[in-house]
Amino acid sequence: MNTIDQFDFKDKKALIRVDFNVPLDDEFKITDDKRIRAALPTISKILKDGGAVILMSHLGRPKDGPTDKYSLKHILSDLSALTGVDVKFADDCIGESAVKQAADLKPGEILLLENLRFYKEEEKGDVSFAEKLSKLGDVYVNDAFGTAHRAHASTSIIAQFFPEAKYFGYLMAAEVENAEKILNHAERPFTAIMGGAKVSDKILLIEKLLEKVDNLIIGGGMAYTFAKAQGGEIGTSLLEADKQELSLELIEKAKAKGVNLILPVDTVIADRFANDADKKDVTSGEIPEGWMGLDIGPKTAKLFQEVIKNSKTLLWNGPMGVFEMESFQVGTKAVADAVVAATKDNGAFSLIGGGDSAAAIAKFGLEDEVSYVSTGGGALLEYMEGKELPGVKAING
Ligand SMILES: Nc1ncnc2c1ncn2[C@@H]1O[C@H](COP(=O)(O)OP(=O)(O)OP(=O)(O)O)[C@@H](O)[C@H]1O
Ligand SMILES: O=C(O)[C@H](O)COP(=O)(O)O
Repeated sequence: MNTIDQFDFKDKKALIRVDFNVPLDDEFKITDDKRIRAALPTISKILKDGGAVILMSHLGRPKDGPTDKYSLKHILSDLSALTGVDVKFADDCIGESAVKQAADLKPGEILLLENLRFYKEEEKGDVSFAEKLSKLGDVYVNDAFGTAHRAHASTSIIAQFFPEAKYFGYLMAAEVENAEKILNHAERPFTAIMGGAKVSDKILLIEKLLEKVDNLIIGGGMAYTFAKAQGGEIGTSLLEADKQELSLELIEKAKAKGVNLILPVDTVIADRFANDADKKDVTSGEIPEGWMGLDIGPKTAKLFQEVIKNSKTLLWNGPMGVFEMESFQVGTKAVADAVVAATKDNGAFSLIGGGDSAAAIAKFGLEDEVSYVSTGGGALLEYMEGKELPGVKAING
C-alpha cells in the first residue's frame, strides 16, 4: 500500500481529504470527535516531517450551496485543541482567497477548507473542480475512509492530478488492513453480529458473510421481519414487508451453507416508542397487538453471549435495540460486553463497524476494549460486500 510513510513531506504542502463529517448538537458542538482524532496521526507525521497541512472535508449533505449549519468553521476550535496548532480557516474551498491562504501556509501550519459540498461539483465528481482543488497542494493524501465509497471530486477524481504524489493516510491504511483481515484471514469460529434498523441496508453484506462465517447472529429491528416471515406476530415492531420472502431465503441459504443462523428467542416489548413506556419480555413472534419490540430479551442476550464468547473473529454491525434509550440498551450492552470478553479472554479479533454500533460502544466506554472500531458506516459495508471503493482505487490505480 502506498502510504505516507513512503514520502518525506519537508517543505511540502499536503492536501489531505479527511472525513470530518462529525455529529453536531443544536449549539454546533461536536458530540463525537472520533473521526477527527482518527486523522491526527497522519496530520502529525506530515507536520513532524516539516510539511504544511491543508485539510478538506464535507460536513452533512448541504443541498443549496453555502449554509451556516453545515459550515466546517464549527469544528475549528476543537480541531485546534486536538492538533495543538492554531488552525487557519479558508471560508471557501476554492477561489482566490483559498489559493492565497494555501500559498502563504508555512511548514508546521494547518489550513482547514470550507465544506466541499457547498459546490455541487464535489458530489458530481467534476474534473475541473477537482483540478482547482489540486492546485492548493503539492501532494495528495486520502485519509477519508468514511467517504471512500463515494466517487467524488475530492475523494477520487482529484488523484489524477497527482500521478506521482498520492498516498493513503494512516487511518485509510488501518481501516483497509482491518477489513482485509476479517474478509480474508479470519480465524475460526468467525461470528458476524448484525443488527440495526433495516434488513434492506444489509442484504448484500449478509449474503457475502454467509460464504465466510460460522455463526450469523441477527438482532435489532431487522429481526422482526424474519420473525414475521416465519409466521410470528410482531405487533407494531419494525417490519419491511417486502423483505419477508428474502428473509426466508437467507435462512435457507444459511442452512445450505452450514452456517449457524441465530435469531432472537425473546424480545423486550413496549407500549409506545418512549424510554418511560410500559415494557415486558415476551417470546419472539408473540408480540400482542399495539406493542412493539425495542430490544432483544434476556434469554436471547444469553444465547448470543455464549456464541460470541467462544468466537475467534467477530464482526459487529448494528445495535440490538434502541440503545439510544436507557430502557432498551440492555441487549446491545450485553453483546458489547461479550465482544469485549471474547477479545480479552479468548484472544478474538473484534471489529465494530457502522455509525450506530460505534456510537453504542463509545456510549458504554468500551471503545478501547475491542480490537478495532471503524470510522466507516456505508464505506465499511461496501468494502465488506466486496466492492472496490473509489477512494481506495484512486490511490492504488
Ligand atoms: N427494535 C428496534 N426498533 C426500532 N429501531 C431500532 C430497533 N433496533 C435498533 N433500532 C435502531 O436502529 C438504528 C441503527 O441502525 P443502523 O442500521 O443505522 O445501524 P448501523 O449500521 O450501526 O449504523 P449506520 O447505518 O449509521 O452506519 C438505531 O438508531 C437504533 O435505535
Ligand atoms: O458519514 C458518512 O457515512 C460519510 O461521511 C459519508 O457521508 P455521505 O453518506 O453523506 O456521503
